[in-house]
Amino acid sequence: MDNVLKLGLPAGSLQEATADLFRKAGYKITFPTRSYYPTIDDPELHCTLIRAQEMGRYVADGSLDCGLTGHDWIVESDAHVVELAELVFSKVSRRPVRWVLAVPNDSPIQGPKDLQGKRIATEVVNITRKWLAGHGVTANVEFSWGATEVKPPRLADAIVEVTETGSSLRANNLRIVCDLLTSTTRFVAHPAAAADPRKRQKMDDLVLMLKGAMAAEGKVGLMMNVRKADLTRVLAQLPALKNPTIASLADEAWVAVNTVIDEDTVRHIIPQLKAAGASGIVEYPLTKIID
Ligand SMILES: Nc1ncnc2c1ncn2[C@@H]1O[C@H](COP(=O)(O)OP(=O)(O)OP(=O)(O)O)[C@@H](O)[C@H]1O
Ligand SMILES: O=P(O)(O)OC[C@H]1O[C@H](OP(=O)(O)OP(=O)(O)O)[C@H](O)[C@@H]1O
Ligand SMILES: [Mg+2]
Repeated sequence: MDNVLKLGLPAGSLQEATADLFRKAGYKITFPTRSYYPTIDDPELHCTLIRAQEMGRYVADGSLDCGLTGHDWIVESDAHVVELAELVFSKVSRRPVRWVLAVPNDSPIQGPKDLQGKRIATEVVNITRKWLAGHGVTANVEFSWGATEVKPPRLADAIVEVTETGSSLRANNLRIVCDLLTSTTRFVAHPAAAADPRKRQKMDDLVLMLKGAMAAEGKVGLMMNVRKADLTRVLAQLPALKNPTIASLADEAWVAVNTVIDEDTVRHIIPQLKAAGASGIVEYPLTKIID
């Protein structure tokens, strides 16, 4: 058991996106029905599903060596963990989530100062209280178990709630007054585990593969053959900042060009490359990009 890394995976909103990312990173991960111990095809990893809210606590006390959770819950629980990586993914997108103060569309509340003496419902009581104190405002912050958007105006004057696409706020006729915190997913470790060379190596390798899989999303590889005489014209079609690999071919008049580009630019760039003299153009999918 000594060479096994205890890894916490977030149950709830981040679960599917996390599993998807691990699969892209090359792990076979499955979630047996009703079990909180996902199986993974790496004997050096032991996975446990833990609520994102509690991940920081169990990583901080060493029950888990490491885990993935939102920055928001690390802040809210004031967990003493070592952050090894930021992984920018949420439930449905590759964007951060925002914790916002929201009120009914017709509410007179326009800013923090208007919250004096008001009732605010939220799952992140500590973050909200600290933010109010920073604005010198005293309000009644009430813990909410979820479905928080239903509370204004009858059960609360305002809420502090997480939003990704904005559809939950819109569906409940709420408008954003201001932002309190932006949050992304983090890979966090117990301080002693992060300082243990063998565990640290395992975690660093895991992070490398997760990041490599994310970096490859939306990218494709392009290779082509180009007559040396056409090389400048062809390279001018490729996006700046990209450094294509140029390799010599048996026929000295020609070179092979290999590069990585955004998938959504391919349909514009390939015709331009062809017009500039490239031939034998091959587009291929990428699964990892490691810098
Ligand atoms: N669209 C999203 N909605 C809510 N949380 C999200 C979303 N995208 C990412 N997250 C992150 O997921 C974590 C919250 O997940 P968690 O499972 O603990 O709560 P939950 O999904 O609200 O659970 P429940 O379904 O029981 O309400 C937070 O770190 C949050 O930032
Ligand atoms: O901006 P959106 O894309 O709509 O996402 C944000 C919503 O998703 C989460 O709800 P969840 O499913 O966790 O329900 P809950 O409110 O009961 O926690 C969160 O609490 C918001 O309600
Ligand atoms: Mg929720």
